[in-house]
Amino acid sequence: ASLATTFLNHTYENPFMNASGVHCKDTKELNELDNSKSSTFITKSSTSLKREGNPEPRYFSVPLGSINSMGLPNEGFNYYLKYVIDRQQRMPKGNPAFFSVAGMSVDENLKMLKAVQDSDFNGVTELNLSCPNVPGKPQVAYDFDLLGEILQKVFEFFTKPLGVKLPPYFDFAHFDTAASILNRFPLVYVNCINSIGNGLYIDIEKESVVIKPKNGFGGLGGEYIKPTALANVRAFYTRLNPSIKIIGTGGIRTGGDAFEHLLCGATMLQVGTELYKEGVSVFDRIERELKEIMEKKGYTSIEQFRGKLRTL
Ligand SMILES: C=Cc1c(C(=O)O)[nH]c(=O)[nH]c1=O
Repeated sequence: ASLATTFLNHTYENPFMNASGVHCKDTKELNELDNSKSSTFITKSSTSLKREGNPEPRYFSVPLGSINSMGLPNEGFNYYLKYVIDRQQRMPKGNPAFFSVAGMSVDENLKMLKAVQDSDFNGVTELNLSCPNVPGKPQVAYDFDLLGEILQKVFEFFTKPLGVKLPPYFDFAHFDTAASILNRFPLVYVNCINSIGNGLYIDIEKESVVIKPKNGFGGLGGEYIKPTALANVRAFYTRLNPSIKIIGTGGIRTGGDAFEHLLCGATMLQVGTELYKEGVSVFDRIERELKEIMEKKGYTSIEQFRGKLRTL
């Protein structure tokens, strides 16, 4: 069985990569990803300037997943742009990398995207519209007027491949409205989903929360969020123009979880919480497990079942 995945006219050896924010903050982590069985990588969402982020503890692994309120700690836009351009020069034949931006304002996003547009970067850019952990900053993707406004302004000048990272939606009216806005723009993908915002995890022994920021409220990842992630992948797969692909993120811990995301219509698959727990060897394991499932079912390629989720 082949896991070969063609995305934006490039064929990756498999659909797997990291989720932005996990194992992608600095050169060491990015190099390790690039040398792993991950087919490519995405950088930590950047702001114009370096940010320390929220006070620690701000990420906590729990039995069924993770909770985080990192607060967008990152080395700053120029650090990541330098990394991906240096890599292009080092490895001209390397798989195209993904670059994530998460400005604190429309203007900051436009400024970073203009810099990407004017740079030699030849990979894919992800506009993160769903960071749930910057106090006082409501998520752009939950403000439909703002969502349309920012994409309108971006596509006045941005001509390189652009995807957006979306938060989970929980209502068919929201799927419909979000999709009708997104379909107006030449996006190359939507990435569903970011963490489920503002959950609360309690340590019963200590009778306490487990992360410091926001009195313990944080974005949920891992097994907790797979059903919501699958629903969002499927909802947008069935609503968006076929030219807008879906990246599936959320609750991918095994080859079976990956299979389910592909069945819902995902093209690339991102791993966050499980990558944080296991390290980059998670990609070897999940790839092997997905191949085993495909072989047991008699599939030789992903195209044979992508998007073919049955209903009753
Ligand atoms: C970019 C900020 C994000 C963060 C963060 O830096 O707090 N955590 C998430 O789960 N998702 C995000 O999009």
